[in-house]
Amino acid sequence: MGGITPDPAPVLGLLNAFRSSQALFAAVDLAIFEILKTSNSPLSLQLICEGVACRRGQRVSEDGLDRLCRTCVALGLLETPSPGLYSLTPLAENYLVTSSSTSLVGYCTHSARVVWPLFGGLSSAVASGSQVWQQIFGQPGSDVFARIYSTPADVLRFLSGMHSFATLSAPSVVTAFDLSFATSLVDLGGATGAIARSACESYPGLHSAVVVDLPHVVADARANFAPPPGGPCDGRLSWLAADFFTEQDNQVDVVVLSRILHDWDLPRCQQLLALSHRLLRPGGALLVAEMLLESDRMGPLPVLLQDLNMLCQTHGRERSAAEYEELLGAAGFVDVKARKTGSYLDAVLARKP
Ligand SMILES: C[S@@+](CC[C@H](N)C(=O)[O-])C[C@H]1O[C@@H](n2cnc3c(N)ncnc32)[C@H](O)[C@@H]1O
Repeated sequence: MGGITPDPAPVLGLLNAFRSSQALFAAVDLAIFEILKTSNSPLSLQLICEGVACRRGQRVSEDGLDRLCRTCVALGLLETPSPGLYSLTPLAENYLVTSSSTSLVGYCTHSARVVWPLFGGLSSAVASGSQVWQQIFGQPGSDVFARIYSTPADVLRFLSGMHSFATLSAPSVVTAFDLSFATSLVDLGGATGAIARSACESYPGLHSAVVVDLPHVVADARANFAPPPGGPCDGRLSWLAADFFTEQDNQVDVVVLSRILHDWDLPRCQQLLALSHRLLRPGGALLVAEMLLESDRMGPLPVLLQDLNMLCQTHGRERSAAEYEELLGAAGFVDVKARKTGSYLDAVLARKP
């Protein structure tokens, strides 16, 4: 632009990128998308304003909402079917309302309340090589999940976030490799059961898929995320409240670790892999679902950004296929294969000899 070389646009774009995220978070927080969804027809600014005021129990500025709604149009989240009226774009209809099966509202809310503040401490996290919960939220302690699950509302918000993201990737993850040999599966730290559910839907021969998670998570998952009765998962999908760092008794064909290894430091990962190995019958398989770094670890950008997210929040990290191969090989697994799924989570499969 203006003959300046190199063009500063990429730097200015990066500098402003957070403004777009915050516009999205504010529109979700003010329930603008929910209000338009409920009305089922385009609404004037004044009616949106009344809807927001009603939900918040206090007046809101029409000028402020006008600015935000016009910005949402420019971001492709709202459209104006006729002058002065707003409606949802297909993007918002699919991903930004809670009633959609592919809703990302929980992930938006978790990002706004937790990830965004933690990223504010990124330079400290980089300098210390460690998470910044205490610095940002004043929460001491070493277990990331004790911090994430501070209140019942926090549990539900985090689970909604995990569920929306896992649901988008689950069909690609469970079909990245042929698991039709399996009749039993355990998903360690499986939260809402998105992956286990997808496995039941993809493999009719899978008789039992057990989701292991912390007691309060299991209670919430059963209450809010269990598939409706009468569906293909009926009698096959269940939850077990347990600490996944303790020994599980029975032997299964497949153990799933989806977005678990990236949360923990190396000794904890080794412990989880040893437990998974013992949980598998000989010939069984471990399915790891994570974002994979390229072999030179220079990309892709979303995985590098997720790695920084792990740095700010956890004691874990993102890895390349070769790094998983080494980690799983050291835990006694063989035939380690990694697949880019083209979705938001990739898959690594390894066999217990
Ligand atoms: C990043 S989430 C991943 C959830 C799910 N696997 C997915 O991919 O959507 C990590 C999960 O590990 C669970 N978790 C953490 N510590 C645990 C423990 N000690 N025992 C069992 N589950 C645990 C959390 O409650 C959470 O559901």
